[in-house]
Parts: sequence; C-alpha cells; structure tokens
Amino acid sequence: MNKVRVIVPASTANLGPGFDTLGMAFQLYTTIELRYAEKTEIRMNGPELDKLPTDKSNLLYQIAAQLFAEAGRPAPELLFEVESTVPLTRGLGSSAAAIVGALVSANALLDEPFTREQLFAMACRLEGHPDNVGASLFGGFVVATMPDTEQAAVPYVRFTAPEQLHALAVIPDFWLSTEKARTVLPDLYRKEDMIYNVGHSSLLVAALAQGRLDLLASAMQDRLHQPYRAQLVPGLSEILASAAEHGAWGAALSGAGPTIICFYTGETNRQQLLSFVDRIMVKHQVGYQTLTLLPDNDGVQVSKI
Ligand SMILES: Nc1ncnc2c1ncn2[C@@H]1O[C@H](COP(=O)(O)OP(=O)(O)OP(=O)(O)O)[C@@H](O)[C@H]1O
Ligand SMILES: N[C@@H](CCO)C(=O)O
Repeated sequence: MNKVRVIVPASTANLGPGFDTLGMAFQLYTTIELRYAEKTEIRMNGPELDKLPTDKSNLLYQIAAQLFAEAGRPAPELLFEVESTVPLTRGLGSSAAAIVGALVSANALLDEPFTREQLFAMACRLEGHPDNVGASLFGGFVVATMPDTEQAAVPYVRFTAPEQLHALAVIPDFWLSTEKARTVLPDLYRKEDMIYNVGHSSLLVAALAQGRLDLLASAMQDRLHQPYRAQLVPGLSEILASAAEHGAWGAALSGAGPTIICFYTGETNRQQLLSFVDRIMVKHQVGYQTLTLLPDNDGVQVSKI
C-alpha cells in the first residue's frame, strides 16, 4: 500500500460544565495523507497552517514517530500532505485533530498494530485530557475521564448528536493557547462550586442523551473555568448570560476559547443570534468570524489509497 488518507473532525470540549470530560465532533475537517518518503516533509494547505514547521519538529511527525516507537519500529522518513479548514488555536480542537490524525494515519501505514481504544489512550496521554480527542476519534458526543492508572483503558461513552442541532461558532480574531487559558484557573475550588458543576454536568449529559434541548440553557452553566477565562475573552460573559434570550438553546466557551458556541435550531434563531453576537463583539471592538457547524457522527475516517 502506498498511501493512507484520514479525515478527522474538529470538536468542541467542555460544553460548559463538563470540564475536560465532554466533547462533541463537528463537520469541519482536517485531511491528512501520509506515505513513506526519502526525506521527511510536511506540506500544508489551509488558513494559518503556513505558520507551522514543515520538518520533523512538526507535531504531526512527532506523534507519528512516537507511534512507530510504541510499535517497536525505527523512526521513519514520512511525507504528510495536510488540508484543514479548522481555525488554529481558537478552541475548536485543532491540536486534538492533529494528534488523532497523526496516530490513526501512522497506525494505518503500519497495518493497524493498535486498536482504536489503544489509540484513544495514547491520544489522551499526549493531549492531557480526553474530551477533544475522544470526539475526533469517535464522533458525536463523547463523555470520558482519564483512566485511574496509566495502563488502564480510557473509560468513555459515545452517543449520537441530533442532526438538527446546529452550533454557531463565534471565532474571535486572536489566538488563545490552551496552555495560557489553563494558567488562569485556580488550584482550589469552593465546595459549592464543585457541587454546582457535578449537578450541571450530569444534567447536561442526561439532557443531550435524551434530546432535551429545552434544558441546555440551565444545564450548560459552569463555575469551574468560564468565569476565570472570561478575562481573556471579551464579550464572553455577556454572550453566555443572554444567548438563550436571543435564539440559542444554550451557549459555552468552546474548549479553552476564544471561540464561543451557541447551540440553536432553525434559520430564524440563527439570524437573531447573529445580530445579538455582532452587537456584543462590536461593542468590545473585537474582530471575529462566524461558522455554522453541524454535528459529525462518524468520527475519524481512514482509507488506503
Ligand atoms: N494540523 C496541524 N499540524 C501541526 N500542528 C498543529 C496542527 N493543528 C494544530 N497544531 C498545533 O496545535 C496548537 C494549538 O493547540 P491548542 O490546544 O492551543 O488549541 P486548539 O487545539 O486549537 O484549541 P482547544 O484545545 O482549546 O480546542 C497549534 O499552535 C499547533 O502547534
Ligand atoms: N478541556 C480543555 C479543552 C482545551 O484543550 C480545556 O478547557 O482546557
């Protein structure tokens, strides 16, 4: 076999209260074609990808080389050809999509020595949390936690997202790395806030599993990360406070931000939300773009070509 192609969905993590636990995949894709080469090269086509390294220091090569090492194989020379429409470092799981894409393509090139579950465990170790990588691997909604021991499998449940559930992604014109957005979080939380989030996250999972969109506005409330990250994302507090009065079922910071997602159904609600977020972003003088995202229920797709 000459080449493998993987198509990986982008994702949103947390969905409000499910910090490091809940993820959802979107129809917004990174495509990676991978084959052996004489000399390693990473060719990239997509907004902002030209800022990434094209040699062995690229994240894609680093991850693929780790998979080869885990399989007991020497580090190879590889050619990656990458196309992506996923905005980088904006909270839509670009790094998770890259990690999943590199692992799945390298695994396919080696004729699949590792199962999907083993790849999930590797991806979680590399990303540090299971939310985005789980959604990129399995599609739909994924609920997962890190395993209690390094050797154990990652416990997760995946379920299908309703086709009619659209997300309006409000994507500010600035980067916010996950690393930076985690430094503003406290080390200790009040008992009341922990109880609040356990309740809301549990309610959210149950509401999503049963298609109870009417519960999202209250179930998506969070006290663990959004209140602290609001200082880094102008307009976030106002959008979260009032999106439900302007056409949204519920809203959240997407992953570590700065993107904000507003769940809605129907064109009338989309138009109402667009005017609402525009008023707030203009008031804060923040440039932004919007994307209308549909759920991806398939997860990563791999083919040999
Ligand atoms: N296709 C890619 N190829 C190589 N590296 C990538 C690719 N996509 C993302 N990355 C790396 O991942 C970094 C972004 O990771 P980060 O976790 O900060 O943001 P994100 O994954 O876009 O957002 P979030 O984790 O909040 O959803 C980029 O700066 C780049 O180093
Ligand atoms: N759960 C992660 C997602 C971003 O990688 C966070 O919010 O920091």
